[in-house]
Amino acid sequence: METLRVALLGAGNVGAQVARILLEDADALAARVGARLELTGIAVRDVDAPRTVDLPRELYATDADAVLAGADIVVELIGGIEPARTLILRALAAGATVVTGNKALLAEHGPELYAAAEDAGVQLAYEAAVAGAIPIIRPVRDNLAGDNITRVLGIVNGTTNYILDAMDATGASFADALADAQRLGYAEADPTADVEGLDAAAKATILASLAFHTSFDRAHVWSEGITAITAEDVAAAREAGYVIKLLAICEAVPADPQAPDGDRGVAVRVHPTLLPRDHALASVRGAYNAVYVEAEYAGSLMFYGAGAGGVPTASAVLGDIVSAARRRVLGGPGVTESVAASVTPVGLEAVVTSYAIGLRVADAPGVLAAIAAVFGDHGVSIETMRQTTHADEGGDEAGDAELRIVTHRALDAALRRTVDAVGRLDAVHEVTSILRVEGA
Ligand SMILES: NC(=O)c1ccc[n+]([C@@H]2O[C@H](COP(=O)([O-])OP(=O)(O)OC[C@H]3O[C@@H](n4cnc5c(N)ncnc54)[C@H](O)[C@@H]3O)[C@@H](O)[C@H]2O)c1
Ligand SMILES: N[C@@H](CCO)C(=O)O
Ligand code: NA
Repeated sequence: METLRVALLGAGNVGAQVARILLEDADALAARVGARLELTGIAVRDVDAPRTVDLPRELYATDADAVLAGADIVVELIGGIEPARTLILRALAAGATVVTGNKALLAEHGPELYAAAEDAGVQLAYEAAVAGAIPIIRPVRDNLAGDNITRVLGIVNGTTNYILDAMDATGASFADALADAQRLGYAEADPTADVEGLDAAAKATILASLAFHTSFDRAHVWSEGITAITAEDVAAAREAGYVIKLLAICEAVPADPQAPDGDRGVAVRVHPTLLPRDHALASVRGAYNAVYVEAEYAGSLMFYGAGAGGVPTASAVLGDIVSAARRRVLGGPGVTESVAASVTPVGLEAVVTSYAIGLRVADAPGVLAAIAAVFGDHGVSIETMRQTTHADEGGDEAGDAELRIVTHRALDAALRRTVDAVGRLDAVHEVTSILRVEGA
């Protein structure tokens, strides 16, 4: 039987599990591939560092270039931009198939890497980069290649879903739920990329590119994290029949909002979103991920499962390794990225959505009428308005009322102008929250 040489870069959470499974399941994998997968080396920063997975010490080496030399398949699991980018380019140029889970790198340098793979006539596979173990890259790129995707809605970050779910289930504050997520090992010591929406934005960039056959750039993606979400926002959403989720949304919209029947563009955004509690994505609890895809012929599809974790993510990496290995056995470079459509990236202002707005206002005659008039002047229609008064409590100014307004759908730009104008009214003391609503 032929042998294919597999080089691994990085032995962290995911890399160590990939190595373990390559060794433990070697016979079964060989039977599936039609060739043996020989793990030839693992590039690490420190050969003697303490490790949670016991692997043969002679596999470790600190010279990544030496590890990838002569490999048929190079698996990059060190993360970050450099040296990952340079090592992948080197591996591709040398004719190796590359498997990676590095969404940050693909969101920033995807086109350069895809072009390098195409030039070398080899495959670059990255199922683990979006929603961990959940098969989503290949379904969108291959299974749905004959359909027309119109919208993708995803919960693609486990840490933030865990935090928002805990806030919804227990009434916890953001800070307490984050501390809990860190204690349980979901959130990193530095949780910035997760809670600021940057990790989800990188995944949204990748999903939009595949779904719309266009080369999207991270700079095209509007992103907003969950750090400003309060226990009051969550409670008000719950009372109104919604749950707050951090969603990555990629959708076809008119390229010019003034010409609704003209050319189509695509808007890509990540922000906390109010979802009706009976929406399929509302039931995604804890650190789980799910991606909801709407396509012209397939209808609505949902992909659900573990979006993070060393062992589940290793499943996606191994799937890519086996598929790439089979292709090397059978010959041919495999699938390349399709950018045939080249639709126009459109900014958030052109998206049609609705807002849930929290206001702290003076509880006095004529205030509601004045606020409603501002909405009317901007052509934005109010769907519901709830008022709570809690004079003299919780440090609020005596006589203040809390208003929660949900609008009908309108252009994001018009909604933003409306909120700005409402915020300038004397009777409005504070805009306490602005959240978008989808899926109603
Ligand atoms: N952990 C997950 O749940 C998950 C899920 C999906 C995708 N990913 C992606 O997979 C990749 C790896 O994630 P992880 O969680 O295993 O990270 P990790 O931090 O646990 O592991 C990375 C390892 O690479 C090592 N490393 C860094 N630079 C190196 C270098 N120059 N040479 C050799 N080793 C080096 C680090 O010491 C560390 O052990 C990242 O791109 C991540 O975004 C992770
Ligand atoms: N930090 C990511 C890991 C998977 O990319 C998450 O919380 O989902
Ligand atoms: Na995946």
